[in-house]
Amino acid sequence: MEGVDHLAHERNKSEFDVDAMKIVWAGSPHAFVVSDRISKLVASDPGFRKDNRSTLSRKELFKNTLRKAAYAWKTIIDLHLSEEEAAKLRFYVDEPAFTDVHWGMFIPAIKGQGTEEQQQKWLPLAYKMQIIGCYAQTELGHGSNVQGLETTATFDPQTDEFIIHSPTLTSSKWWPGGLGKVATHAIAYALLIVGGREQGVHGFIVQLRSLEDHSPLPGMTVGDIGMKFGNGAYNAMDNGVLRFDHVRIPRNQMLMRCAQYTCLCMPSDAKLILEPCILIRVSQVTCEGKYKQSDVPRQLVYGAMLYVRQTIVADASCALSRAVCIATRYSAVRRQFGSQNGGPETQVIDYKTQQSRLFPLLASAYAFRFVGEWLKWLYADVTQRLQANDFSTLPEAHACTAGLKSLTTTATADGIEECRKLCGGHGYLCSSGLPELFAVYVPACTYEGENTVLLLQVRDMSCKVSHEDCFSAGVQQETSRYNSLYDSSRAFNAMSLRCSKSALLEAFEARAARMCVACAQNLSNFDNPEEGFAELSADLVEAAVAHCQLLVVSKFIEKLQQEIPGKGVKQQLEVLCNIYALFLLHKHQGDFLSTGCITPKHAALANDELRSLYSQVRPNAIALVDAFNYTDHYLGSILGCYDGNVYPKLYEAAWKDPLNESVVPDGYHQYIRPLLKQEIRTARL
Ligand SMILES: Cc1cc2nc3c(=O)[nH]c(=O)nc-3n(C[C@H](O)[C@H](O)[C@H](O)COP(=O)(O)OP(=O)(O)OC[C@H]3O[C@@H](n4cnc5c(N)ncnc54)[C@H](O)[C@@H]3O)c2cc1C
Repeated sequence: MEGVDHLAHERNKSEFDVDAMKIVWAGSPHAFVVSDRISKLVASDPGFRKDNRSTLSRKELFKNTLRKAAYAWKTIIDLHLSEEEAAKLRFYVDEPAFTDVHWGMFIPAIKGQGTEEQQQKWLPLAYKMQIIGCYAQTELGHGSNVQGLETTATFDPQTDEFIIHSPTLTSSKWWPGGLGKVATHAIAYALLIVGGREQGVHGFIVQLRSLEDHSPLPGMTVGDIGMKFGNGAYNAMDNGVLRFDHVRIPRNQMLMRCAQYTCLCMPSDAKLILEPCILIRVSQVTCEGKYKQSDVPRQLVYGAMLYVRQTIVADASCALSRAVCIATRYSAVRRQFGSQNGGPETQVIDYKTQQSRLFPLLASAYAFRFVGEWLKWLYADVTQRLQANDFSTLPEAHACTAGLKSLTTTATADGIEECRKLCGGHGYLCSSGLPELFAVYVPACTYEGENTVLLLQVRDMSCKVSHEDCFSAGVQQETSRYNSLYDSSRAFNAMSLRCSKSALLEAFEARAARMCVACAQNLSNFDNPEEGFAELSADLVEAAVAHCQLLVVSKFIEKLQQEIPGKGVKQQLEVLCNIYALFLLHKHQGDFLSTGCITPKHAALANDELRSLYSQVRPNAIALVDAFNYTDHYLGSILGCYDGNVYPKLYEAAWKDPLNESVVPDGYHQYIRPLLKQEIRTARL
């Protein structure tokens, strides 16, 4: 029944203007138009086919990725796509590749840390892809602790060169994407040694491979680190290993930006995998071998991290919405139990248990979208301030982005797995799209700052200030305003919690404040603060999570205070905002109750309210996921296909599996027949 929309009855139930919601989701009418056009362009081009990815061998997958990357680049050139359109095209091609690292890490690192001469020399080559770059920071023995990196860069004044060396096995660079097989150049991070003195970790531009025949240059031992989690997924990326044996590079290849070049602009699609690199330095070494501390304020390095992490938060909303779209459409198609008088069984989306697992994820996808928008604004604001030498908001912006990166990626990884379970057995099939989505997404919890390590940074910042005077000093921004609530005992009345956003917000503020202040009080019992931080770190991380959840709730509420056109759109968003907040309140009611922010009666009411909100979402659920405007190509899921025609497609796909190429399997004569014929003793195994 080609062309029949099996979800039409669901779409007809919706109570709001889906097209208007599509624009809210995209961020603006312009963003919608670009995204819509490019996603359809990719979906309709067989060159970007991806449905066979999970059955390819590693080598086939990798070669296919190389082909797609080249084809995407050709398309970008042929169609004269703008930077924004090119970024969207790479996004919708939807395959991890060396290009992510080239555009998202290598180029931004040169822009952020290179001198004007370095930028003039390297960026045009990189923009045309005459060189391909990677970002080589992590080592076999050292990831989160950047200060512990062992690779050395020793200045030789005789030749005006640095000698890059990997002195130990554990100093081997390990993980950089694109390094294994493709990159011709790396930004390699190494401990700078000048005149016998160690000067901290710095970045260096190092050529890895010949531009003629791609063979590694002398002194480089380089390769791929091997298969990673899942089928397809991140195996399309050549994460690599690299050892340097006294490799010499000219002095002018150390990244030595000074203050007049403070460009923080980044491409719009960077998917970065940096470290919490506040310990990386940008300095100068003169030809006489003098080390000069850079006049670039150290905080500027935060600026680049802000950019990267705000894109990761935006990516979280994409990945979660994609999983939710699949699980929601399939939940409307799937029927189990409840048949009356031979009628159809119940759609699983109508079960309250299914709703209570699915709808909070739907609400989270929207919540992360809006907090991502806010982070984008925050980044632009910080960049503007930096240009005027105003660093006042940088530490707080750093804490917010670090914390939100951690919160949203953890919730998204868990959410994708929950969506897989929501799809029952079929969710476990690769053709559901969910296993690969999970496998591709889950390292976001580790790269660009391991999530717990990041929360520890948020904790360090928030509790240090809290310890001093309850956040009042230095951090006067709205995000921390809630700490002043600490002493105010708020007696919410039951109705206010139910109906008012401000009451909900106050509950989150009071919870975060109380958890933070409780930590600060416990810390004051330690003579040595460092010992206190170490001992209480698990509590401190929980307080950081509470702070970040408050941020998400408050940004959702702020979004609702804006003008939002379109019939019923705002009402739907209000329902989702309430679900997001009340679900968290229900889930963490221990925190809320133990800090006295709500009473047990409130907690019970929140639960009642959630049930009623789920009923309000139910008729709109399919339209709310349609608003993401994902093509079937991008979703890559039979369970999530737009027309809901799941079963015939699943059936057809099964027959396309390579195992079904022959009826009698390869191996029958060697291994199955001897078993059946009781000839196993004489079989050649
Ligand atoms: C898919 C993928 C792509 C990557 N791409 C790149 C790349 O392009 N370039 C690059 O340079 N790197 C890359 N990396 C490496 C990545 O950045 C690191 O893996 C990441 O920073 C985490 O560091 P780690 O592996 O040392 O983890 P570890 O820090 O060893 O973490 C192990 C455990 O220790 C805990 N832990 C660590 N420190 C503390 C602490 N102080 N207190 C409490 N607990 C702690 C962590 O929470 C975690 O549970 C990539 C990694 C992956 C998975």
